[in-house]
Amino acid sequence: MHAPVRISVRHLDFFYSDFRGLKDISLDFYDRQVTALIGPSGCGKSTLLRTFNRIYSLYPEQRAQGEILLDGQNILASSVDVNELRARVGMVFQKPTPFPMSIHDNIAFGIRLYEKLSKADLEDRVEQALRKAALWDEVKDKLRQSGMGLSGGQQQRLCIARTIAQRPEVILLDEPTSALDPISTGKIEELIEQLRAEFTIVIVTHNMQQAARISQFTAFMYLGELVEFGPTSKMFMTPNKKQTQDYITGRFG
Ligand SMILES: Nc1ncnc2c1ncn2[C@@H]1O[C@H](COP(=O)(O)OP(=O)(O)OP(=O)(O)O)[C@@H](O)[C@H]1O
Repeated sequence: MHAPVRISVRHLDFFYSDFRGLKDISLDFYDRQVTALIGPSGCGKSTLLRTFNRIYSLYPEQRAQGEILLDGQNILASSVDVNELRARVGMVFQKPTPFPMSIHDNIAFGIRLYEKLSKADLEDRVEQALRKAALWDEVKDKLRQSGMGLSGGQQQRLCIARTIAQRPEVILLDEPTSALDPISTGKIEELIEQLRAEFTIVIVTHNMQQAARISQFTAFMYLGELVEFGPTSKMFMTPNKKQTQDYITGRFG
């Protein structure tokens, strides 16, 4: 039995001017599950991820066509408020991107944009977000220091805390550990496993072991197309397509 569907992608095409970066993608993402997007460089993983919060719409030559239903609502519709959408669908990038402000304000900034909380509630929300991102114990005594002074791994957990603080439904992670050492990577992987209790997670990764360790579902893409999608254990043990098998075993191109 699958969890309920949170995001349903239907016949999605994506264009960079005339170049078709995604070709007729249809795929479901399940509630409170981690789905890994894998495939060789340039296959469209990041392009697909970037459609879920419409971040591409910052670039006028980029456009998506088809449907992406989030809880049944088509988020590609022009009536959708993209700021609201980006609060519901948070994103963490490959390189940690803390704001040049204190650890505390990195979290509080986004909350203040959307909500008017009392000081006590705001402080509580900041603490909860840092706890959920497994960072609180390391920073609780230096909340007023700059977020830029943290290690790379801590900065990435700060960015995850910043995302969580907005109370999104979905968290998008674009190669979140590729700039980190193995210990920081392990911490982020543990954290992703914990966050799954509360959030639907989509992660782009080049690391096959990582996909196998942390995801429940895997989508394998190639040249802008979805080749195969299924439970991660099945995709890694007995994939249906030879292309998937070759990629997973490192024999691909
Ligand atoms: N800004 C852009 N303008 C034009 N083409 C782009 C742009 N960004 C990506 N593309 C093209 O779209 C295709 C998919 O790129 P995308 O970044 O989604 O791949 P990816 O699978 O995430 O790759 P990687 O693993 O290397 O990050 C590629 O052919 C890429 O060259």
